[in-house]
Amino acid sequence: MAKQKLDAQAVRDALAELDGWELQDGREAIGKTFTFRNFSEAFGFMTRVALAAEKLDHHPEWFNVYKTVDVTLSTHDADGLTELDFKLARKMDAFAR
Ligand SMILES: C[C@H](O)[C@H](O)[C@H]1CNC2=NC(N)=NC(=O)C2=N1
Repeated sequence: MAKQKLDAQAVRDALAELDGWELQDGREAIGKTFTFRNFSEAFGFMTRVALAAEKLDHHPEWFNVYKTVDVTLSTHDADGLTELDFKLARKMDAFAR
């Protein structure tokens, strides 16, 4: 049931396990800004995430300027947050280490 919308308590529990991710204003989505040493590291991160996102068939909304990557995760098909968003968030945190 990866694409089942999580209720508010489940979202709070999942968020508590993560570092630096926050609920977005006015939208059921989580976001985080990743900052790297330079563009090459930022883009390397995005490349790894892109391959993982394809495998999961779950894709980030993101915005890159030089060495920062602003990420928003939400499940459009469920109009909210699902396990897939938290799975991708954990992968992103692992790739950014
Ligand atoms: C057809 C395809 O499986 C869907 O459109 C997938 C693709 N990637 C997706 N990514 C995200 N973030 N949410 C979705 O609902 C979603 N749906």
